[in-house]
Amino acid sequence: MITLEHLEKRYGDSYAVRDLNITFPDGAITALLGPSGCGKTTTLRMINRLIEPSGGRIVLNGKDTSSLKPEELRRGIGYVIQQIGLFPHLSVAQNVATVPDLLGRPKAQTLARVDELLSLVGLEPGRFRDKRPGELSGGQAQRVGVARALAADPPVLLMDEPFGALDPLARDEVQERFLNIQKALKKTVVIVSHDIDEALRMGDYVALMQTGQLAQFGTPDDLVKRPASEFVRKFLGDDANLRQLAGVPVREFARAGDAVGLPRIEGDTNTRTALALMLRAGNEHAAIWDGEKLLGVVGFEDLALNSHTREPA
Ligand SMILES: Nc1ncnc2c1ncn2[C@@H]1O[C@H](COP(=O)(O)OP(=O)(O)OP(=O)(O)O)[C@@H](O)[C@H]1O
Repeated sequence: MITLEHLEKRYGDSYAVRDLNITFPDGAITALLGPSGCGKTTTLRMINRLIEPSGGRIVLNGKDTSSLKPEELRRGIGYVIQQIGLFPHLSVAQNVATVPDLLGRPKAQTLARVDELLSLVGLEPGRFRDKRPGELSGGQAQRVGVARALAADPPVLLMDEPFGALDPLARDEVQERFLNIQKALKKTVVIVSHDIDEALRMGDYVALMQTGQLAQFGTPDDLVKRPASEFVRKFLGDDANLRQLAGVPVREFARAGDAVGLPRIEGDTNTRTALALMLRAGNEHAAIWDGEKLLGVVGFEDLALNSHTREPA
């Protein structure tokens, strides 16, 4: 668990972060969301002490982080940034192995771990292990960045707009893959984003910041359905409900019903897209299928009225 207590960062007379109190729960993804300049990156970088706070403290698993050596602290914290900074002259495998090598882990163990991680992020080891970063697409490079951050198996992962540079298709894919990885690994993840869709989709929790302070902390459902202030409501926008649907596969809304004659939608389709397909088909109901298996039906009324709560991790 990471707890920020009255955290503060001043630059001259102005505050980048001011009296910030947030608890990031263990084993869950918390999205740190907010408009440009509200202090997200500063906050993230205070957690791994790339920036030293001017006031308040950060407690990680019961320890005040200022009492730890920065190198010692960072050993337990993976860090993924947008410009992933892969070493261009090293192979993909050598890039992923950077931290385990620095920690003096046995070579054979590290090689096996590298292959395991490349598979995990969806890069076939035999094909990608020996490539140079310059030979990778943006999405592939970003996945190597995630593999590298996971290489030393840190319990905490800090991610600063990790998928920001990717085109929407590649971003969707990498996000999905990361969510799948997280289901198995259950890291404590803090992901900085200014992208509302990304935060609602990726976050078990969302911490929305406003000028260096916390505007609201809660599940995506809390923020969308129970905004704590006008700022939160405005920031998420009038289409917040729709945005949230984009993060949920339509199978989760399937219920028993008569599917005869209804347009067919695959269960993995995100619910916002499913809604668009129903509109296009001119039908307020659809049949939800998993390949050849009928999962049930869904109607406009299920999407508009039922509050959908994604179980926090
Ligand atoms: N080294 C610095 N010196 C002076 N002011 C700074 C410094 N770093 C950040 N700031 C200011 O602190 C505030 C918060 O910056 P920060 O980078 O944390 O915001 P952010 O929410 O991550 O923004 P963005 O989404 O645009 O990256 C901004 O007003 C910024 O100008």
